[in-house]
Amino acid sequence: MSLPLLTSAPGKVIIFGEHSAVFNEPAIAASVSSLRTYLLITDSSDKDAIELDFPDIGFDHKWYGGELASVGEAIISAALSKKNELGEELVKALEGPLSKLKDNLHYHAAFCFLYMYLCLCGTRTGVKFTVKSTSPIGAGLGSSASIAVCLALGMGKLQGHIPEDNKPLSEEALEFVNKWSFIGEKCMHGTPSGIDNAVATYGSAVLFQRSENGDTKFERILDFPQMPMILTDTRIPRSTKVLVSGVRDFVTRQPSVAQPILTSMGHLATKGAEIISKLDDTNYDDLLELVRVNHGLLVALGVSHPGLEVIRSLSDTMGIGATKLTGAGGGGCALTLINKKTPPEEIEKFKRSLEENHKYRTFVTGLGGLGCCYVPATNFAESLDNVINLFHKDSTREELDAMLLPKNGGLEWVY
Ligand SMILES: Nc1ncnc2c1ncn2[C@@H]1O[C@H](COP(=O)(O)OP(=O)(O)O)[C@@H](O)[C@H]1O
Ligand SMILES: C[C@@](O)(CCOP(=O)(O)O)CC(=O)O
Ligand SMILES: [Mg+2]
Repeated sequence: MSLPLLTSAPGKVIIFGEHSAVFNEPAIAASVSSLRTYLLITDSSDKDAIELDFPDIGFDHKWYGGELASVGEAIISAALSKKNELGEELVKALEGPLSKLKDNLHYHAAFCFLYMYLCLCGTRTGVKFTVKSTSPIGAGLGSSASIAVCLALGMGKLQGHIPEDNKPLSEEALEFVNKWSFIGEKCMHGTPSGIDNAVATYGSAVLFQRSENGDTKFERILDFPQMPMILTDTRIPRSTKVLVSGVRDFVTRQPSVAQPILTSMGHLATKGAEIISKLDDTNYDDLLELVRVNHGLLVALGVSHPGLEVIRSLSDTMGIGATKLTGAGGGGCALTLINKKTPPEEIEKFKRSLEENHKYRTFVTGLGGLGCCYVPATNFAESLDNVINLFHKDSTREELDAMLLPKNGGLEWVY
């Protein structure tokens, strides 16, 4: 496909079932269509290089064809023949090209990129990938899945795996993106459930369940109700990979204790989906109750953090609503589902207290909405220079939203 090419995918909020989703229990997540990742693919000025520029994490890098010469066709074919798994030989062959990257964030972003690139674009050089995100990174809102979705769609289009036309994304195209972004998530944190990449691919909301053999089934919830909710980012850094493996370790050591917790979380998600499907004033408090219980079970799994308990405790003390951590926990974000009777001034007081006393960041955001989408070269018209400039400087979230946010900025997105 001719360049430049721009792709985008949303972040997500897990309403019920983080962690238990990894153990094949049902879970519900909704996309946060205004917190998005954007990938711009352009020709590189260096024809022999594959170039990355990830300014959000302070990482740029070039690989030359020779550095990747150890990755032969047989290794790539073996990786391509795997279903839902990484090719072990390819993982091993990438150790060399990745060996200089000591920062964990850089390492995993580059591992995900290179694994997907070699599988989907082979030995092609002379391309540059620049990524900007308006979503907090590593905070539980699924930035890893949204970058993986942007890469899968971008590489799929670039190399013609997804037809090189400017038509809306077909079901096959979305399946391709979902499948490859799951592989990207695997590079990022080992054993993802697949819920985050499903929501980032398809948008709206999903009731999701993974099965033992790694296949997934999900129901798209297109008319997800808007619920009054505050997202709070503690800004406490954490790693999904570490938290997920901590839970696995707990489940392995204490199966008779851990398994009922996971099962209960699954029941909770199923019950939650039932309530959400007919949400009204008569059952709204039941939903709040489930949020409270889900957080308690996540605490029992060991994935909360004193910084998250500050939010939960303040919302309980002020009677604002029910709070649970969202995403992998250990820091990052919590969601507070607001009690319908809470007066607006109390909500403001709650947010102010978290921001001023704890230096947290709060977001009020709508749920559901657009999944992945792209702008082909022909749709940039006279905005091309402005878009390229936006990726080449320290752009603010407002600047990115103003130009890039689908259905908001001036660009003609295809989805
Ligand atoms: N805008 C971005 N630029 C570069 N890397 C990113 C970006 N967004 C996400 N990532 C990658 O995703 C990782 C964060 O994923 P994770 O720990 O799962 O947290 P979350 O998915 O909740 O944001 C980062 O370490 C980085 O490798
Ligand atoms: C903990 C988990 O349920 C969600 C992780 O979300 P995040 O990367 O913290 O945004 C893992 C998964 O489902 O893959
Ligand atoms: Mg993630």
